[in-house]
Amino acid sequence: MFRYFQTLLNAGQVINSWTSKPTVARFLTTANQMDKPKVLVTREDIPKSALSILEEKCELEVMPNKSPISRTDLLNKISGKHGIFCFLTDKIDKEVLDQAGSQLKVIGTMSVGYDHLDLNEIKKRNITVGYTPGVLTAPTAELTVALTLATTRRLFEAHDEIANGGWAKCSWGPLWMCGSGLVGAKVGIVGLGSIGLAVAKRLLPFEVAKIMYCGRHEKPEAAAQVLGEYVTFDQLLQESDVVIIMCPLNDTTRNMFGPTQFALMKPNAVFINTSRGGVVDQDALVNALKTGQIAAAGLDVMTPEPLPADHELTKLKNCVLIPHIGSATLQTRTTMATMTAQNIVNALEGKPMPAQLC
Ligand SMILES: O=C(O)C(=O)CO
Repeated sequence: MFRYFQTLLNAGQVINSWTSKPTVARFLTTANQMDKPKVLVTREDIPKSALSILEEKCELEVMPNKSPISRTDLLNKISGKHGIFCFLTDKIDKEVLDQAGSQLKVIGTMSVGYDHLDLNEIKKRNITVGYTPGVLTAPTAELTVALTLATTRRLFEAHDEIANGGWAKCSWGPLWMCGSGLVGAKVGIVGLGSIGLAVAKRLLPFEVAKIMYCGRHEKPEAAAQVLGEYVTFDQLLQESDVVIIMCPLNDTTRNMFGPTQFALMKPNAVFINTSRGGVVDQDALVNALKTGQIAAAGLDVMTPEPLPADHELTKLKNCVLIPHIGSATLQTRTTMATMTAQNIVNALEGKPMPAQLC
């Protein structure tokens, strides 16, 4: 309820400062007669359904590129806009906000993560932010389980053995391509938020022995659904056969996995990350994989993204890499895009957003 009123309050601010009119009602009458608000969409390959929502209410500038907007274009094109439809590949920081001008009222990011947005600077300017929580929980959890299976059962490596002649050489070997599997595994989830919980629920039917989790505070209701045990970070590292990173990237989680943490993990441990690459000191991870400090890693996220094709991680057989596709189902991405468009339109119209971050 509080959030609803807060949204309305913010929306009121949006309206008043954008139109310089004292009341919402006055604004709505005036808006019909005024030019539409200007919105920048930073890349063109978004679903038509999202564009239609925006087109109806806004004057759009859609960047004609399928790759991320360049920094120079972002700085140029944001100037004078009332809203921006952006992605996790677009860094919205002080420089961009200064360049945008004081009329910028809403940022809609087509993501649940928001580490690319400088929220302190955004809040200083009373800019409203919309994001896409909830709608990508299931597909991201599904992908995390797929990556966990691919890593614990060495699927990519096994696939390569066919093309590189490994299979032909050994035929079927009693110990060839053996992985660890999930039956009886102790799984440690770092961050039992909605996606972490969805992963835990999906792992239970694989007959894992135990789910442990750590985080800023205990989550008894979520944990009860998966018989999860709240443990310290160190205990989770020391006891888990599979460690799954499910926490957001922020100042407290940046580089939380470094040499000390990998040294605490078991030599048979498998490390899975579908959150953000920045949570991990990647050099320390490479070292842990090379020296056998841990058995394997499965990563959907890395630093930087895209990871250079010749990066050391790509050369390690015990590392499964996929290119940040956690939420990549057509249905999910379409829902994320329409939600982002609706967030923007609602903020500009002074209505509550489907999902307001701040
Ligand atoms: O929405 C996000 O934050 C993502 O990482 C998409 O997969």
